[in-house]
Amino acid sequence: METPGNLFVVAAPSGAGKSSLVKALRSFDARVYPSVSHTTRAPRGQEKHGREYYFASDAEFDSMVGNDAFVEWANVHGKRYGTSKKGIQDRLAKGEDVLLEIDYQGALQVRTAFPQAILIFILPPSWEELRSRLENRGEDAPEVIELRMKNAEEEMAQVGKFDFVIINELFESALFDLKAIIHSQRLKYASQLRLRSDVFESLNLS
Ligand SMILES: Nc1ncnc2c1ncn2[C@@H]1O[C@H](COP(=O)(O)OP(=O)(O)OP(=O)(O)O)[C@@H](O)[C@H]1O
Ligand SMILES: Nc1nc2c(ncn2[C@@H]2O[C@H](COP(=O)(O)O)[C@@H](O)[C@H]2O)c(=O)[nH]1
Repeated sequence: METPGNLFVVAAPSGAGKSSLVKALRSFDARVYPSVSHTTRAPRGQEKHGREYYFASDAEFDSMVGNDAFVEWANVHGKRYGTSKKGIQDRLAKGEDVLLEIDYQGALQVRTAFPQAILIFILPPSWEELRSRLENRGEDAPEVIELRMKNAEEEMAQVGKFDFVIINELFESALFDLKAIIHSQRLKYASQLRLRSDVFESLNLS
C-alpha cells in the first residue's frame, strides 16, 4: 500500500536496545509516532495497558486475527504480538511518520504490505553484551533470558534482509545513526514536496 507518511520498522533481538533508542528518539522528534502493539504476554513491572502495549487475552487476540485486524502478527518468545491496522493506517494516510518496534517476522510481513517501508535492524556489539543487558535490565526470569538468547541466533541471521543496520555499542552513536536514517528519508523528494509545498509552489516546481 502506498501512503504519504513514512513507515519505519525497527527490529532487533531482545535486549539489543531498540526500545531505549526509540524512546530517546521520541524525546527529540515528536513527528515520528510509535505504534502500540497488542500482545498476549503479561505486563512487566511499570508497564501500562495502552502505553507500552495493549495487553490482550488469547481469546481477544484470536478474535483480532479472525477479523483481519492486524497488519502483521507473530509468535515471539512463546507469546503473540501484533500491530493493528487501525493503529497505523489513519496516521500514514494523513502523512504522519509511524515507527514500529517489532520482531523480524513482523518486519518482513510489513514489507509485503507496505513495500516502501524502511526496515532497520539493531545489533548488539557482542553476545556477552546482549546477555549482560538482558540480565541487568532485571525484568525477565533466567529461563526467559535463556530463551531470548537462543532466539537471538535466528533473529540475527535475518540482518541481511534489512535496509539499514545500526550497531548499538555506544548509545549516543546508535541514536545519531537512527536519527540520520529517519532524516534522510524525510529529505527524499516526495517527502519534501509534502512537507514544504509552500516552497515548491513559490518556486513554481509543483
Ligand atoms: N548502548 C547501550 N549500552 C548499554 N546498555 C544499553 C544500551 N542500549 C540499551 N541498553 C540497556 O540494555 C537493556 C535492554 O534495552 P531495551 O529494553 O531497550 O532492549 P529491547 O531491544 O527493546 O528489548 P525487548 O525487545 O526485550 O523489549 C536496557 O536495560 C537498556 O537500558
Ligand atoms: N511481530 C511483532 N513483534 C513485536 C511486536 N511488538 C513487540 N514485538 C517484539 O516482541 C519481542 C519481545 O518484546 P518484549 O516487550 O516482550 O520484550 C521484541 O522483539 C519486540 O520487538 C509486534 O507488534 N509485532
